Amino acid sequence: MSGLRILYYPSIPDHSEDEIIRLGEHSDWGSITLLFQDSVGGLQVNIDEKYVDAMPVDGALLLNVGDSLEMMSGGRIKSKKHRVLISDDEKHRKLVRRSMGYFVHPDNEVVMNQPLLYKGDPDVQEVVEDPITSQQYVIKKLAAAHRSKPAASY
Ligand SMILES: O=C(O)CCC(=O)C(=O)O
Ligand SMILES: [Fe+2]
Repeated sequence: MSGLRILYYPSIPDHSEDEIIRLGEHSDWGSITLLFQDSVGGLQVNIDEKYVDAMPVDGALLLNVGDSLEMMSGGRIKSKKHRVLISDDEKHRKLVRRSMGYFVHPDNEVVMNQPLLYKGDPDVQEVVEDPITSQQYVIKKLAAAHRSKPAASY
C-alpha cells in the first residue's frame, strides 16, 4: 500500500514572527518515504537528540525510514523524527515551499513487530509486545494524532 502527499507551505506573513514550525516533529508511519523537496530548505532530521538540516540537493530524493520498517527490522533500522522549520531569514520567509512524499506502507494485514528475518538471531531481543498489524498501527497513530494539539509530536 502506498500514498502520495503533495505539500504546499505558504509564505509567512509579517505578523507571525514567533512561528518557527512549518510541520511539527513526527516520524513517518510506513516502511519508507521517498521525499522530493524544492530548494527552499527547512527540513531537519533528529539524529542522536539533535536536529540536523537535511539540505536540499538538486536532483536528489531523500529516503526516510518509517516506524514500520523499524519494527519489521527488529529495531535495527531506525525511524527518525523530523520536522520542517521556518527560516529566520526574511527572504526565505517570503518564499513558498513545496515537497512531495511517496509513502510506502506494508499491507494492512502484515504483523510488523514479529520480525521473521532475524528470528533466532541472538542480537535481536525477543518481542514482548502484542502483535500489531500495519492497519492497527495506522489506526492507533491516527487516534493519537487527533488527541494531540497542532504541531505536537505524533
Ligand atoms: O515537507 C517536507 O519536507 C517533509 C514532509 C513530511 O515529513 C511528511 O509529509 O511526512
Ligand atoms: Fe514526515
